[in-house]
Amino acid sequence: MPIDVAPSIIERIAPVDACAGERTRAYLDTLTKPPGSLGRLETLAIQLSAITGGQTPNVTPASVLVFAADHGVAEEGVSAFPQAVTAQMVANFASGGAAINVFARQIGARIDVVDVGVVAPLTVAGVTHAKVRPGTANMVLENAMQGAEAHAAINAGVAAVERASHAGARCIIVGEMGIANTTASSAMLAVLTATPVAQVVGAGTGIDSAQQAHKVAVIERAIQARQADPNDPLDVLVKVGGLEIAAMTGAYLASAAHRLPAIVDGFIATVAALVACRLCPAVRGYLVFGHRSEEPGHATALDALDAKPLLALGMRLGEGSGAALAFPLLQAAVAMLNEMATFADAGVSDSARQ
Ligand SMILES: Cc1cc2ncn([C@H]3O[C@H](COP(=O)(O)O)[C@@H](O)[C@H]3O)c2cc1C
Ligand SMILES: O=C(O)c1cccnc1
Repeated sequence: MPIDVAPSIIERIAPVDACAGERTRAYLDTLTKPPGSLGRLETLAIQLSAITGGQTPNVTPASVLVFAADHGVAEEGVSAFPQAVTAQMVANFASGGAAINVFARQIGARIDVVDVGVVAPLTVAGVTHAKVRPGTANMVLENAMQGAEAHAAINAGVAAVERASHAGARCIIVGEMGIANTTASSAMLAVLTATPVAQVVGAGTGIDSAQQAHKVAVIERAIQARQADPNDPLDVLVKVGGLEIAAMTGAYLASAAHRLPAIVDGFIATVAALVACRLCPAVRGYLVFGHRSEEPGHATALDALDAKPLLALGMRLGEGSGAALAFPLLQAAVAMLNEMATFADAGVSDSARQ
């Protein structure tokens, strides 16, 4: 399904600056520590230099973007919670009481909560209105959305990054809220990676094993009925995806276009990131993976992107929570690079280099 999605944003994405990364790799070995001894922090510093194209990258402040939308497939009984919780949680984000609000405050990040497709009309202050349609259609019965709607949702994600960048953000954290979105993400991932549905489906908000078997059957029926083209990520998004997942895809594309590191959260976020990387492989260099979710499909999605998350805290929430918790590690990588003394400056003998 050829859809003219955000062509201008994809044209603006350049690969990360590998030469800047290599210069940082060499510089790290001049700092007062055994070579390589700061492990993943060193790899992060190299990646952040390659992203920003300079040897003194800065990631502060971060900006958190939470995209919210509903899913028609919720009517199949695939979540432990009712659809109304999506809108209720959006109100909670707006008043500052959700987990992501707490973690965003801890890292000094602003939050932009964007309604791209919540069923209920939302009139609360503190929510950006970009509603494409009130929820997707039930993917078992019809395509989740139209091509033009996927385009509009992707562009809502692009616009949110552009607002954040304009406001001075140096790092983007992308989260989501949408009851039944582990169902949409599982369907997308099964199609995109040709993985059996039962292997990627998990408990989501906490369904039991009988309900999980039902969730697998619902997704298998949807995949069979929709026949999305696994080589066309937009077709997958349109047929079995979600509006907030499309917006997240747009946010990763725009982060790369603006040369901003984006921290990927859990399962749903990683599926959206996979779509962005399939649309434009150069996006991959701009992504840092925050944490490993307990949702079983996350391992499949991470493998598809050859990604190793920074944290593994047994979390399975979404909202951008695991990505926000990883942000201080990016700050530590940058501080290490920018503030540590070299062997020469500190007068420390560099015997390994004699
Ligand atoms: C109170 C509450 C807060 C949440 N915050 C994130 N999610 C997470 O759970 C949902 C996905 O799980 P499923 O596919 O099983 O519905 C998404 O909204 C996700 O962000 C929440 C879920 C609930 C109930
Ligand atoms: O990993 C996630 O993003 C996730 C897992 C379960 C429920 N909601 C989100």
